[in-house]
Amino acid sequence: MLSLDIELRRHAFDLVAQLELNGSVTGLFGPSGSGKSSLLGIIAGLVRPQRGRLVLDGETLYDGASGVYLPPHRRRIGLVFQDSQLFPHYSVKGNLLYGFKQTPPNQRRFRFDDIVDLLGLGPLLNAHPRKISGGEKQRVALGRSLLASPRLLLLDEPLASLDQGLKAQILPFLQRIRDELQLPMIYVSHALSEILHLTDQLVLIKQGRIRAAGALQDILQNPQTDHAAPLGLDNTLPVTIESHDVEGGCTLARFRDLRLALPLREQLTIGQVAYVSIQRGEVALCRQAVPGLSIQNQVPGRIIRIEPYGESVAVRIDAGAPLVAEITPRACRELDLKEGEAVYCLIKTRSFSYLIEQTRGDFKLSGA
Ligand SMILES: Nc1ncnc2c1ncn2[C@@H]1O[C@H](COP(=O)(O)OP(=O)(O)OP(=O)(O)O)[C@@H](O)[C@H]1O
Repeated sequence: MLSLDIELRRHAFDLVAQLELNGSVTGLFGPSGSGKSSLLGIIAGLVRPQRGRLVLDGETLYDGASGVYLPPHRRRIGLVFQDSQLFPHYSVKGNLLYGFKQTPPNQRRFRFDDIVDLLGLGPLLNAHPRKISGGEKQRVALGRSLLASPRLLLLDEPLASLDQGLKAQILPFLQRIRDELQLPMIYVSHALSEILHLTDQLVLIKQGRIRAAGALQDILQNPQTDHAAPLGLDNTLPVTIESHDVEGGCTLARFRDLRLALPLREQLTIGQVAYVSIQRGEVALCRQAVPGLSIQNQVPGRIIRIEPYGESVAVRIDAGAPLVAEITPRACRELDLKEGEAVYCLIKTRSFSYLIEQTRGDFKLSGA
């Protein structure tokens, strides 16, 4: 259990955060510059806040009032960055042994061979870091961190420097760490689809403030707050799968009062929650339902707000779920759209993408 209540002040940025995290995987999600790395740095002991308190598993790591400040090497917190930061003059084995040897035997949580097996590092042990791929380097970095026996693992965009193919190769290893080692992790990314492969427990951060914490589904469904828009989660919906129309080539799902036809995914079980998203520009607006149209989703709603959005106009609609359509000012003028008016949202089945997809063990990441 991590309990944090801190204040960090910098010249043009301040971070004020209160958090209670239990011992599972938490995704820390937010736009660039929102303070994600700073928060991890504070937890790891690399960044010292001006005020506050940080307690991990009952041990006080930092307490501004009483002057307690445990240095990073005594916190037993692992940190893996975007670039693996391996020691170039050590072999893979040398890198792995580095943290292992520094940990007293009675504090070691994992056996060397078990971590090598878990991360598939056996064939690489004698290789040098400059001779292995980016994905392999990240696996070694993970192994080195794990072998130092952390009680919490912080992952700061560990896949950001990898291409889609390599990301997909690493994700199953992260899932194995989650499932087999049961090590609490905080996973930072600004790619929600990546986080969702590991957890739906999120902390949303923006401009140095925690905006929401909890299950993504609860965050998106909370009608009292609109966290989706400021965090770029517009049109991200946690839908419940209702049926598969195999002949019709679509999966039918529901979110609150909204019923949707989505691309067919027979592997999704009925009743399961899946996250889907639609780009704003893929939502067309119409005054009436249109008969004889191939577009499967014609969703009635009411316009909540019309606002400028770059060269376009963003129209926010309550359609049983919050939806945003991006249309041209000309279309807005010609339809004579006004706040409070009824409108239909037309969305093609194929315009929906699933935020994570898992097919036959291959992982695909959507762009969200
Ligand atoms: N060492 C530093 N000294 C002063 N300001 C810093 C320092 N490191 C980061 N900042 C500033 O603090 C703010 C938060 O940065 P931080 O790196 O924590 O954000 P982030 O959410 O991790 O961003 P990204 O996703 O781009 O990595 C930014 O405005 C950044 O410019």
